[in-house]
Amino acid sequence: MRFDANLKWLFTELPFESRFDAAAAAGFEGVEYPNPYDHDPAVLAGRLREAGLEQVLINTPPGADACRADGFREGFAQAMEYALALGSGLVHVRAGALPEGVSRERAEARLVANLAWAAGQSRGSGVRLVLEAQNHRDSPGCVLRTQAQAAAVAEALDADHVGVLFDLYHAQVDEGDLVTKVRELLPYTFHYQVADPPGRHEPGTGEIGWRAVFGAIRESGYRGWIGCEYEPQGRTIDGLGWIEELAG
Ligand SMILES: O=C(O)C(=O)[C@H](O)CO
Ligand SMILES: [Mg+2]
Repeated sequence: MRFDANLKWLFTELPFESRFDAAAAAGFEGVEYPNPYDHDPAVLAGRLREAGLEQVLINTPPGADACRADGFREGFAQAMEYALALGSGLVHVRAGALPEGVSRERAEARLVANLAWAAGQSRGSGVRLVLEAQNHRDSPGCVLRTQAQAAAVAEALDADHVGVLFDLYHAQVDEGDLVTKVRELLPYTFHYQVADPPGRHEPGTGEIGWRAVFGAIRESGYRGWIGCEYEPQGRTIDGLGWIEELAG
């Protein structure tokens, strides 16, 4: 299994631009971070190249949520520019939270319409789009609430480059039954993220049965990346033993 380092969450002992070398030195071959937009893409591409890292995932910019009527298209265009400049194979298209005064049905319809447009814009680019359901506690009002809903939206778009970012932390907080969901969602899953509830720290620090979950992922034949999106309990490097212990 291939784990990548989320540089928003890992190696925060260091300034952002130094986290690339730290991730590579710790043995990671890929990185993800949600928000590259405060940085020059050429500088980030240089950091990736020098550290020998692959850019795995970025998000659409904050505020450019797919459930909103305004701002989505400009934000998505910027995300595509960065994805192509960084060689990011995945863009997480943020669904966003239900806007005030807008019904759930209306927000879901906008989400699908915006995604259909984004799927058309990115078709043939080599960049794949992913949708992430987030739990009610960390992301109140998130329009995508369950893994099944995210998969149903991806399926309705009928575009083979749109799939699901299955965040096992969010899924455990609101849903559980992870092994079954790993098996059921396999055709839609383009990316995983890991953290252990309730603390959102390293796998093995909380309530998830990681040996069973990683076993199911391995047996499924999944070949993509698994993003480490957790808050280390101590120094990042001191907390990486779980990879060998639980997933090795
Ligand atoms: O909150 C999460 O789990 C995410 O993956 C978001 O994309 C973070 O930006
Ligand atoms: Mg996540």
